[in-house]
Amino acid sequence: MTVAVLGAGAFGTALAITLAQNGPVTLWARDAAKVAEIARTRLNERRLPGCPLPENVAVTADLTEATRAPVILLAVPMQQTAAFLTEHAALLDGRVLVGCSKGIDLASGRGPVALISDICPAAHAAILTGPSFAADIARGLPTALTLACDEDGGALQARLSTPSLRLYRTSDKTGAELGGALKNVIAIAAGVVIGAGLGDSARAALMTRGFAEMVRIATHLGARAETLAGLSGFGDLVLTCTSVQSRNFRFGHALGAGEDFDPTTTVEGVATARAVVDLAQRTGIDMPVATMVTALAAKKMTVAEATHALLSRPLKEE
Ligand SMILES: NC(=O)C1=CN([C@@H]2O[C@H](COP(=O)(O)OP(=O)(O)OC[C@H]3O[C@@H](n4cnc5c(N)ncnc54)[C@H](O)[C@@H]3O)[C@@H](O)[C@H]2O)C=CC1
Ligand SMILES: O=C(CO)COP(=O)(O)O
Repeated sequence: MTVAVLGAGAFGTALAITLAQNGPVTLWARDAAKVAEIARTRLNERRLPGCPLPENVAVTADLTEATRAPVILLAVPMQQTAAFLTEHAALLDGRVLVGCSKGIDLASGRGPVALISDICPAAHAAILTGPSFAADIARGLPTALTLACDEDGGALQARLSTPSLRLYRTSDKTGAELGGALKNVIAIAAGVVIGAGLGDSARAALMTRGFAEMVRIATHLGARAETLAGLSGFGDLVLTCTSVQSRNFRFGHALGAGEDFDPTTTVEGVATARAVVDLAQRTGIDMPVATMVTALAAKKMTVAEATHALLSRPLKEE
């Protein structure tokens, strides 16, 4: 069964490489020149250097050709996803569409799987998410992810699992997409803490209280608490708050250290923090860490002010 991966960034390319172990894969990118270069060199040197594409990965800029595959993975960044789905709805609606991005769309407050269902209502929407750096997946290092899909998703789970990539299945799509989105916001905060020299104890406190915040809003929005405690929530929170491989963590680290950061790097947590604060205001849910991340990223607050604001909140039960 052919799988198509739409979006040839680091993650889309890594997924194409690992999924080629199970059968043919089509990797689609919008830029024909980039497609030609990847096809010639068998490398996506800009996004995933040093990870060659197997022979059975076909690279194309032809979306009609790519979307003939029975399973389609969507790996374009979150804030581009709504426009992408809308533009190509005629090709995508009714298909098996697996969202692979992590975030909340700023304009609509929706995550990837909710956007798929809104814009392509006849699609079989799923989401693949959890702790995994693209380079680790591409190199065949052991990885476990959550596949949130319809109840009959066993065949999809099998097609998307490889000898090194183990998928656990859930029907809680809301929980899976919110866990992946929210952990990026907390990862930025963890980066700030380390970049500003506030220490490992502060990071542990922030991860734990950040996790409480994740569970609070996600369950309010219909997620199951146990999904947040799984790979797509807690698992990914641990990974991205503790590794310099994470772009969200590195972005926060630069903020905390007062250093510049390459603005072309994909940092999903920045827009998502703003989307989360909007959601928090609409639902009346308390989201202090996300609020601080939004203020820090917009340079409306210093690290010292944010730290003071968090530490001086009224004392309460855990
Ligand atoms: N890199 C990683 O380790 C992981 C990334 N993800 C998620 O995957 C998503 C994509 O991230 P990466 O691949 O890492 O980003 P990236 O920065 O490596 O690549 C993004 C790619 O998307 C393409 N793109 C942007 N807008 C597009 C559009 N409108 N149509 C088609 N293509 C478009 C860009 O040309 C670029 O190739 C993000 O939501 C990220 O959170 C999830 C797990 C791991
Ligand atoms: O989601 C990821 C790991 O699970 C990748 O994290 P970054 O987007 O922060 O690099």
